Amino acid sequence: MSRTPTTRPDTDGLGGHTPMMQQYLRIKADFPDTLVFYRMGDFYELFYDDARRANRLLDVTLTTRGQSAGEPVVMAGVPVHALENYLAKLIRLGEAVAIAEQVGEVGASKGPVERKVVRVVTPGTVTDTELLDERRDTRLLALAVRGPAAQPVYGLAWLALASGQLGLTECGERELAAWLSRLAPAEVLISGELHEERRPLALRQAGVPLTSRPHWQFDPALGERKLREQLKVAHLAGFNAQDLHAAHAAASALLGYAEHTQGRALSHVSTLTVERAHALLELPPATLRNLEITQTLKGETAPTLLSLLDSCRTGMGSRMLRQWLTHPPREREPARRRLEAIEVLQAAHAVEPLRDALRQVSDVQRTSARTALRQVRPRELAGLRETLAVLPELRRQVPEDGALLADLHAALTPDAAIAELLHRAVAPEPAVLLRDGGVIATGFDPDLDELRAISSNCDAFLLEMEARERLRTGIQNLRVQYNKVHGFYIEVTNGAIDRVPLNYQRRQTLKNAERFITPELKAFEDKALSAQERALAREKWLWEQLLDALQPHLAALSELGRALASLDVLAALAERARTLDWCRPDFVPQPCIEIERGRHPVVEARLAESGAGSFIPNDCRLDAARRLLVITGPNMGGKSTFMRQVALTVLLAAIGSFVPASRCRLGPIDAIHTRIGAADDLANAHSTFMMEMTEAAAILHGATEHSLVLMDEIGRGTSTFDGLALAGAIASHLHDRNRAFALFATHYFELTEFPAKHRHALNMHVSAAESGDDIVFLHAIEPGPASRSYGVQVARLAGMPAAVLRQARQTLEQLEAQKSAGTPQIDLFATPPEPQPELQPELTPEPVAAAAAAVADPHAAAVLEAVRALDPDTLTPRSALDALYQLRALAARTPS
Ligand SMILES: Nc1ncnc2c1ncn2[C@@H]1O[C@H](COP(=O)(O)OP(=O)(O)OP(=O)(O)O)[C@@H](O)[C@H]1O
Repeated sequence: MSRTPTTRPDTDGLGGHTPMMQQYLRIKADFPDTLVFYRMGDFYELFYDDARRANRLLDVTLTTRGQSAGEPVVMAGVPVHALENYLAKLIRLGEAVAIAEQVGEVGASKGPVERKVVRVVTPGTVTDTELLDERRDTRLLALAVRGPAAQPVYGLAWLALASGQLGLTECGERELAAWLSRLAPAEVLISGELHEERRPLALRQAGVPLTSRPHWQFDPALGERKLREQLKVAHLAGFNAQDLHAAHAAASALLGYAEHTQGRALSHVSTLTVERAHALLELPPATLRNLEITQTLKGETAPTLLSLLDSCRTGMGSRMLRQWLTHPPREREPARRRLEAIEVLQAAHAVEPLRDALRQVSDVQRTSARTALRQVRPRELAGLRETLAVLPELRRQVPEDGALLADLHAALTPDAAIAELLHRAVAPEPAVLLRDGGVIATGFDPDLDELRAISSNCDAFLLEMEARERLRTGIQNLRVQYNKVHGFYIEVTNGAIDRVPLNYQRRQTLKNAERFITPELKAFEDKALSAQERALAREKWLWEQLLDALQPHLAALSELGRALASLDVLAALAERARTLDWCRPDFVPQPCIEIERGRHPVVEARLAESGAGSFIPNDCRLDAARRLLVITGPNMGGKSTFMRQVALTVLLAAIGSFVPASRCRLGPIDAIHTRIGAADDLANAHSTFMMEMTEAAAILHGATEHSLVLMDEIGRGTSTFDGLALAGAIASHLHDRNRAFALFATHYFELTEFPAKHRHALNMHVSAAESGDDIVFLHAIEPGPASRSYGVQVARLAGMPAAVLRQARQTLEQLEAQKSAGTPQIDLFATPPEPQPELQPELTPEPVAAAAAAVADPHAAAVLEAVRALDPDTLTPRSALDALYQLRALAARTPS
């Protein structure tokens, strides 16, 4: 999906073009891969290839505008007032737009008005409030590749421009997909030298708009310097980022591009987070997807774990909650601190008062970022002022108990100078746009006040002058007035004309009166007429001064934003815990997952909403001695729900949330792996089965004894025997080698034999009751294997035609009878044979010839005949062993 460069206009031979097209082509030459919106009065126009692309993407009409260099100028345009709508659409399509505004004075010089690209809007660098999702960060990511092709190291640097958060990490090929899904970037920068076929699979599958940047911009040394300059530090050791050379290379491209699109330095980016994969609970993309953490399997935003948890009062809180959910730490200390904070808030009855106060808080993070980028709107600064005003009340609601709350409490005391400045400078209810005026408060600047006074006190001035002139001239009906056409004047009726003083100059003669102007009135007129314009210009200037004055406070404001976001998330988690009746999990050093009366939070909420019944809680106990549960039971019985609820509980605990259970004890957990459902990846030519095996293979390679693994019906994507054989081998591998905590749901009854041969495995089943032909799901997880699978009954519930059900029942009976007649005694879970390195991968011509010769031999033919006569399906183990001895004896008679 890489942005394809448009045909570069020929800028060399500009001579033949009209002056305006020459100007356009010069601008376009600097933005060959970007749609250029060229301002012409009330429209932004696009020309040539850009116009054709806009026509395709935006459905705007394609026309021509005269000729230039002997060719018609192909053109399309969008009205200025609708810019945001078109930008939003293009950004969603992964396009970038350069906006070229008229910056010169109209008519100031010969030729077209001067125009300049004032900003470039790209999917990963949008900062406009209208184009951003309030509850979600928009991230730009740069990806650099270093090291040998066989074992590349990926450097990742990302930036949420609208809140100033910068991050770095490095990873290998295996973890790249997890990082991409965890960060969910809106745009990825890659080197122009990373050609399509050399791009990592994870990147190709991510479906993110890619933007190529020149290779030299991915330079580690340059990146390291840029980072130091950006963070204003002498070296990066303070951020633990000194040795990440691949990530430095990515940061070089990232910061360069972000500055290029904004046309200025990023003064709000003042801190850096270095993420290390081993510090986070591993959540592979399949896990994020299968557990429906931030989006449903259908790609919707609700119902998900996030949508259930997110009762945050601010966009900042929602964004941080998403961050917590996708970046759960492995370390238990951060979770402990958060859990403690939630308990303290609850005990102090501070949750609701705090959440009420948070309602009045504006998006401090985005306001400070937009202040740095000088895009902030007057009402955002007014919002910041209101926020600073409610801080004392908010702070009162935050108990200082516990390390985390004490830190957050302390962070709610920004420099009083900011509030004071905003209070003095910004009007109580400022206009939406600076260009409308009325943004700077009265009393902030005497010059502005005077200019405003002139235009608004016009009437008072005229009355005052009128009274004065009447007194001076003795003309009682003299009037001082104003109209739009003639401006200011003193009107004297014809009867009093002889008393007009000498300094009155005639301006206009009417039928019954004369109109005059005096030097004083002329001066006032000049002042008044231009006052409005000058007031506006003065306001703009003062606004810039205000933004300058705020710059030194931006780091403190971002810090305040982060503290408010954390409080919002903690208060939301406290509210959820209480409303949904969750409990505080305990962390213990010994490996275990013990959950009493656990529930699936999202299924439970859905059941409650729809009134379809109540959720049946279930226990789960895994520890060093019980590591693998083979879960059987009918379709629709609740196997998947149970497995997912265990995983969601582990995740919730890791982020420091209460959990949907009555009691929960957890040992260390390093990853949640899931292999659930069948998601075809046809776009990448992967069949369902291939996907299933790829994901299972990744789990077997990655899971450790501290990992939680969910395997839902592994092997069902292929033939029964293949599937069963693979499922058995996978379960053995998980049990013997990975030694992971595994929940293994299956419809293969043969696997209920597994625990008999594996001492750390147990059978569990979901219960169901039969009444006649019907089945009732009890959804309770109980020890032991399921007695049967009830597939036909479930099909009946699904409305399968009666004839089909009759036939299926009959076939089932036959199959079951056949099976009980003679079960092949195969050890599904036998230790795998050692690989035999000397085995030839293919038959070479010599052995083929030898085999052919062997068959020609009458003794060998007798052996073959005896083998053919065997029917393995009917052999008992004893008769199989006998047959083997007979074959051996027969073969011994064969001359070699
Ligand atoms: N503990 C429970 N309490 C109440 N309802 C439940 C419970 N568990 C599952 N359900 C309900 O049963 C439905 C089916 O559950 P689930 O998909 O987990 O079954 P399953 O055993 O995995 O089925 P299959 O084998 O067909 O995949 C759920 O959508 C939910 O509505």
